[in-house]
Amino acid sequence: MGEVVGGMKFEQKHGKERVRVGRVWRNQNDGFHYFVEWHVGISLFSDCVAAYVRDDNSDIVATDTMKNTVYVKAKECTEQISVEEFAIKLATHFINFYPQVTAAVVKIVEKPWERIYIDNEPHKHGFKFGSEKHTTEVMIKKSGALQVTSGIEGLTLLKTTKSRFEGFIRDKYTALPETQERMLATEVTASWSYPFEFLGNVPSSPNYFTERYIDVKKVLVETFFGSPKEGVYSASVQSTLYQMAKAVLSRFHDVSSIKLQMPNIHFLPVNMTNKDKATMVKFDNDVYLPTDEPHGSIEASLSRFQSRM
Ligand SMILES: O=c1[nH]c(=O)c2[nH]c(=O)[nH]c2[nH]1
Repeated sequence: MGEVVGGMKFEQKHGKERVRVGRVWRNQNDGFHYFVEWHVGISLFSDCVAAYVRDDNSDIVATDTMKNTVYVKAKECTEQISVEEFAIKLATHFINFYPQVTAAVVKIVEKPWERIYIDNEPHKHGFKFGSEKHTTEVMIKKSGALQVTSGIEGLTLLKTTKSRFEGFIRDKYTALPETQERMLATEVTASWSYPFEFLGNVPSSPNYFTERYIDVKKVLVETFFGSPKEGVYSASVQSTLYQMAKAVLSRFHDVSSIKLQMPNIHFLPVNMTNKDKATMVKFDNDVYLPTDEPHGSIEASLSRFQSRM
């Protein structure tokens, strides 16, 4: 998308970040309310070179206009839609409405509002803030070419055993002992892509993306932990990450690729001696010092060779 300006390569885009919108849908039949809060980021690609080099703004869609469009489109959604469908709707609008726009990228983070239960009964209009967030990124080009990804942010997982880390390089800088017993904790960020190349290929079922999000999350979590009684051994964060990515691709044929970022959140063994070198606390896989930083950073992506269906 670069252009030659003054004999040099020039690339540009503009958009609006962190546009916040909340949307309620009220079911008239059963009285249940449905609520989402979306944080939207928009980037438009268009030939706006004149604005940069000739003070000519005539090809600019104002970022304020982009922000307003989020609220107009939210209002138009009279039926509940998934965050992915909303991103597709917005990106499609920018592509179709403005001849100048050659590509639109819409990223949305859905805040984790969950229905509240009182005495196991779902509340009709009460919500509490949960933890992990559902994300999406949609790109549409003027040609109609489409890329959709869904994702998860902030899925924090911990298991208290069945994790080891051995056989790594040992040299004069190495202090970490090999271990066959440790905690494993991480905050999973995942994003996966779908094979739909054009709008017409996107499944029309209204629950398609929401169900896929729930199912992928379930497979990631189950693969991390293993069965409730037995669990599963982890040889490293790397190994567990790969198992999780592989499980998603083998389970869901409509997922073309998945990227996982899994920081290793360290829980350090606590051993303490007093000033006379007498033991106060001897670590026996029981008392830990939780830490935020530094943390290991481990990420990988796994893709099918033929990612398009
Ligand atoms: O699972 C792990 N992977 C690493 O790469 C690593 N490095 C480290 O110090 N501890 C761990 N644990």
